[in-house]
Amino acid sequence: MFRYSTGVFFLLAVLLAWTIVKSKLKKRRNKAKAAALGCLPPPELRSTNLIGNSILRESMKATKEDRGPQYVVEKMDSVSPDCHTIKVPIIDYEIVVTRDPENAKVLFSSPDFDISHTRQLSWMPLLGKGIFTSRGDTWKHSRALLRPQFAREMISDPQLEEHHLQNLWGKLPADAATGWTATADLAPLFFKFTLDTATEFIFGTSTNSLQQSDEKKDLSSHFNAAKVWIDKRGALAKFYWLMNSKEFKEHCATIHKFADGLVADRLAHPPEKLSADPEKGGGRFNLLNELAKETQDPRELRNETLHVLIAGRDTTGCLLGWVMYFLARHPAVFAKLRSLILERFGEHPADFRTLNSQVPYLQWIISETLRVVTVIPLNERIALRDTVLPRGGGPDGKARVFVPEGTQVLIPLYAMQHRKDLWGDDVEEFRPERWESHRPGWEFIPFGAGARKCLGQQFGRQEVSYVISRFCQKYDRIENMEQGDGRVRLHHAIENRSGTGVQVRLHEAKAAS
Ligand code: HEM
Repeated sequence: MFRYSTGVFFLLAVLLAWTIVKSKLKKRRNKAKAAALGCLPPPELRSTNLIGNSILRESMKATKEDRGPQYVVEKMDSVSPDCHTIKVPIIDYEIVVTRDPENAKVLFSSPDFDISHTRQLSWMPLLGKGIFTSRGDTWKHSRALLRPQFAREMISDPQLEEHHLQNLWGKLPADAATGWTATADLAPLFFKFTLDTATEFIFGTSTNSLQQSDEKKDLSSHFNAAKVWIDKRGALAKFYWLMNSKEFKEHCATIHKFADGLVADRLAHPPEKLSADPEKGGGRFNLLNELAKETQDPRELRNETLHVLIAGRDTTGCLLGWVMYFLARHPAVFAKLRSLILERFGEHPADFRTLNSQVPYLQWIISETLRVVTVIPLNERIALRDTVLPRGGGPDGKARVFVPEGTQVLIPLYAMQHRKDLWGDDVEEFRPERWESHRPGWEFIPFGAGARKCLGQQFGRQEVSYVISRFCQKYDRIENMEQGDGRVRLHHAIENRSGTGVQVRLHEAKAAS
């Protein structure tokens, strides 16, 4: 017994010594390579505790308190408001955080960077292999499969939007005498709305969650819960595997069952044999039909459709909620937008495809919303090989920064979009008019950039524009009904949603006031 435990102790001691030596050698090698490449290190944000995880813990606490993106700004500003790139050692690894558009350009354009394993492995149990979780040739295959579908005009379907919008409005009855709805939280309604439109667009069959009364059986509740787990896995980075509960697996299984059923049905009824009658869904575009013409692999069909569902549903629902959140707090902006919509279209639904170009003010509002709250507040990449970032090193931050292979680089979009030097002194203000003259470059990439740029950008913007224009036609006033301190709470669930929801009451335009 004594000999066995001594042996184990000896082995552990050797392992520890080897790890320390290896890490020291790696550091020395990296230092030499950095110097040879003319790089200087960026400022370092060190943990204050022995394990070296205090920054990670602080950031998780801030996320829990709905102020994760603001925490990143505070931390970088604490080094210096002019410091835009930092190194953060965490336990036994280091990450780089940069809010510098010049660095973002390289991170999203250079073949030296791609998405990290952390992202791949955090998402894998829910999504499997597909466009969002793959790199290299596997990703290229997914992108080639999906991309042509987004180039089609027919994916924008006003009839589909209108149908589900009527269901949403059915949840907001107005008082016949006053024309006011009761106070309602629009956020969950928008998430259901986008689930219903997205499932119809993707699978040809809608979940119709706006018409269901049992919240627990609702697919959206499984999505929401699964994403909370994924978010926690992502935050733990290389320790993602610690978050793998039975509950998480059950949510994933329910979602898979939903998609598998639709895929099996589609494979049993190939697209050519479907009815051409749009009433039966046969003549309408749906993604699954199109993909099933390219592949009959049920797993691939399930994965790619779920990837698009995840990528498009919550982001668009979230953006819709935030636009209404700001319109309710800025009555003059709402009044201006409403008059422009009525002037252009009267009470008729706008043409989906031209709405964006016909009412630029609506686009400014959407861009300003994306800037102020950043639907996706944080993006990331990993160095596939030893490489450099163009800026952030040295005392003035102008030197190149050496990024060793395997280093994860975080790009906090919120922090980049809240830099006074890039956006002006009124950076914290919601002011759509700034977009009249602001021509965005790499400091504004809410849909990502480079090879992996969002496939649904146009689609998402169109859907949001259409719904907001229809709200402007139906209602002449939106009142903010939120109680409390009025702080913008950025609730992180991969995307940023309002932590207090979107509490409003609406006044129907046709009613007497
Ligand atoms: C308003 C809403 C949206 C926002 C803010 C948004 C944002 C983003 C961002 C930031 C990325 C890049 C991720 C990265 O760099 O790693 C991305 C990728 C993607 N988005 Fe969106 N998105 C939105 C709507 C949509 C919609 C409506 C769809 C589809 C219906 C969609 C489909 C995708 C897909 C498939 C990718 C993966 C591209 C790839 O990795 O090659 N997105 N989106």
